[in-house]
Amino acid sequence: MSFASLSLETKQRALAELTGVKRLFADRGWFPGTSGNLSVRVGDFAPDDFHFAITASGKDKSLSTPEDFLFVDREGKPSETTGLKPSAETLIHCEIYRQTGCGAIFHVHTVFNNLVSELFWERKSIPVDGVELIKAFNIWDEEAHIEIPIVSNFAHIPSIVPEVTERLDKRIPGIMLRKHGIYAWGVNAFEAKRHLEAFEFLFEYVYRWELLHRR
Ligand SMILES: CSC[C@@H](O)[C@@H](O)C(=O)COP(=O)(O)O
Ligand SMILES: [Zn+2]
Repeated sequence: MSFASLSLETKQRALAELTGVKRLFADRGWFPGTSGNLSVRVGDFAPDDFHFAITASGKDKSLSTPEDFLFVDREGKPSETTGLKPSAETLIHCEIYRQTGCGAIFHVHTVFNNLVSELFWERKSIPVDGVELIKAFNIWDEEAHIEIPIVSNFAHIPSIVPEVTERLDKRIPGIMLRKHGIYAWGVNAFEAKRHLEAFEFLFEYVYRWELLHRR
């Protein structure tokens, strides 16, 4: 599937979805200090050939400009000539698409996701027990127990990728970078948003639960 063979409508739909999600998350304060990045895949998925729209690096994500997004290929290289730089964390998106075949990936830094990533760093995963919102991940077991994987946060992004490969759990649509933030994904933007919102609810719940019960 070449990028040129994708219809203009397909590309514009992806950009419109990203624009809407970016505005909504910005209004929630989910992009402090230019942090965070968002992507939506375009066209069919093949593990060795796909393209996605992603936020340009270092932008103020509370603003809307014609230079907010660009398209990249499965290696994170721009799909067409552009002066824009893709997110510094594009390789993590590439790996998640490759591993899961998902349709959208959203990454945010919040105080609660940073706190729980450090609280449970030695365990290498964040445990959540029997909270109703686990169902947002399509896990319907009574009193379900889940563990959200945490991986190292290296300044050199390619060094993070092998840990993502190793720790990604197909049942859990998210992975945490230590003292950095959560990556959440879904089959499309609607599902990725639902998953991200559920993760953030659960992180706040876990943090407050620990605060009440730890001595
Ligand atoms: C400015 S702090 C955040 C960055 O270091 C990074 O973690 C991030 O999420 C945003 O990077 P970006 O290159 O804009 O996608
Ligand atoms: Zn980040």
